[in-house]
Amino acid sequence: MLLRRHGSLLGSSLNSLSTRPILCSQCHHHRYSTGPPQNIAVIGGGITGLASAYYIAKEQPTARITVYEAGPRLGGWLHSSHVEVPGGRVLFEHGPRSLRPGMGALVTTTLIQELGMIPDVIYTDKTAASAVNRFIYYPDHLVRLPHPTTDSMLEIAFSILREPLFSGVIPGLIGEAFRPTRPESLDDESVASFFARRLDPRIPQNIVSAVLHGIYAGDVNQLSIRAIFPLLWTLEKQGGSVIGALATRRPEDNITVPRRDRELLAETKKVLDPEFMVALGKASIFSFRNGLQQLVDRLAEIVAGKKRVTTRLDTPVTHIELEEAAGGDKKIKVSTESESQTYDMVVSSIFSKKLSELCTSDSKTLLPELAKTHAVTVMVINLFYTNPKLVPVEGFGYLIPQTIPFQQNPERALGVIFDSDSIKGQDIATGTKLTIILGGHWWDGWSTYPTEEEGIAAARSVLQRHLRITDEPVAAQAKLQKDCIPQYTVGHISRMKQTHTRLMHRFKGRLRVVGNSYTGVGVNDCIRASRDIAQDLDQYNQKSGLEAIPS
Ligand SMILES: C=Cc1c2[nH]c(c1C)Cc1[nH]c(c(CCC(=O)O)c1C)Cc1[nH]c(c(C)c1CCC(=O)O)Cc1[nH]c(c(C)c1C=C)C2
Repeated sequence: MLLRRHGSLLGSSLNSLSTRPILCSQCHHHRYSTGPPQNIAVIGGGITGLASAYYIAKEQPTARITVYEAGPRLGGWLHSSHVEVPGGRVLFEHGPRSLRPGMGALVTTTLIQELGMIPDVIYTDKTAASAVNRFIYYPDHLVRLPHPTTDSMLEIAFSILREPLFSGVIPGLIGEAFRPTRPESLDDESVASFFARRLDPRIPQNIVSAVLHGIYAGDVNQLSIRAIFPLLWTLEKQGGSVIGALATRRPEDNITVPRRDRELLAETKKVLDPEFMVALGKASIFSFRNGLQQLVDRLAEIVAGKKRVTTRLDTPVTHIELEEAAGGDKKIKVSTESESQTYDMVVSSIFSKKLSELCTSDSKTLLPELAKTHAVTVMVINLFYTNPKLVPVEGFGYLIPQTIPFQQNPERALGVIFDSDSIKGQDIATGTKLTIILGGHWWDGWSTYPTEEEGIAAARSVLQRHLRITDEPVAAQAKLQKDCIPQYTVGHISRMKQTHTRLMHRFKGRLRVVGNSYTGVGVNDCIRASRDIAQDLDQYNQKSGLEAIPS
């Protein structure tokens, strides 16, 4: 998980118990002073919206839930399709393609078990070539990143000394403990600025920018250190330097695993199937036989099977507003093009900027900080070749740093994934499957993007320049994913804190936010946030979905 959230599961359930129960005069049942919401709208039918509906239905079995999806299909960015090729068929992923096990996936793996999907999970072993061979293209060739468990110290040192990609790493690390401490007034800064200040300016522009391309498709000069590497930010504050803080920490501090995660780990261990846990422990990544879309398809099936849940496709929400009825009762009105409905609570899982456009009064947004969120657009190009030995190296794929000059990367590729090496067991055909991802922050401010044909041609030209691949693919697809990855740019944390306050004041806790715009862009982050949002639904004056943003 990228953005650590505080507070504990135990803590939140104790909080809900501390709300004093009152006796309902009609039914003589105890209920909380405001009562849990019974009529709930979930905006967005992607993984976050579906998982939120699932967890809310579990927590509040008597509540009626309506899921609004603007488009014709459920699943959002999780989108897999089968393509016929000579000798069989292959699976193309048009968005995220695998999940990482471990602490960040505790809720996801429990969900997979609850959905009865363990038999469909496919694993890539930690010792597989794709797990140990990760590459960065710099300056004109693939550089393998040292792997701490398979490479000797000598091999690591040799690679760091030989490859220009690692320029600045050794002097940077030696000097880190002696760099000036952070000025008190500095509230946040870019990832590039932090690494340049603490280590060496070449490190963020080369290695770190490549890594951030693989996660955010974003610009190292704009992404926030506080939001993306909160641990480094905190360690620097605690110890004056990151290395100083690491050197002086006590084992009992357990700084890398927050208490909340330790509690979740203990809970998960109690419920997770032991064989599944062992398989996950050996895996570097996992997916499903029919791709990640299988997860949303199953969730949608389970949610659709619940009598109290309604899913409305092709129904974009046009406006959301708080209604204060006489007697202080609060409802929240959700309007579409054809009608309005009132709810006790709305959970929004859509892109935060879009939400800010829906929450207006007198044509002005009530959530101005969310209006500032930017998201990047990428094009995902899937290619399949009949030649199984097409790529000169075996591995996960490679990432391209920001420093690669335009002549070396005029297509603005961010990276290439060697799918047939990384995940096995999804295709019934022999050959090589590759994914090329273009755009991201390089396309910021563009109003038009390449067509699918242009995208495929650009991807092939990247492969020809970088890997000398000239074969003709037997299957090729390109999908433009518009505004798919929200960017946690400098100031993200403080914008989220202000938004929390606004949700409390303007929406009295009746509008909650969840999804990749807020507390982590990964699928695992979104599933965990969906589970969290379903807890303490009756705590109207405390919860927004953002209360756990780190301070
Ligand atoms: C469509 C392109 C995407 C790029 N990043 C993401 C998407 C959907 C989101 C993303 N990718 C990764 C993470 C980290 C956390 C996680 O859930 O695993 C996130 C939020 C890591 C990652 N990046 C790539 C893969 C195959 C993975 C997952 C597994 C792993 O770490 O091994 C490849 C990749 N993604 C993007 C690019 C440019 C790229 C290139 C090699 C952008």
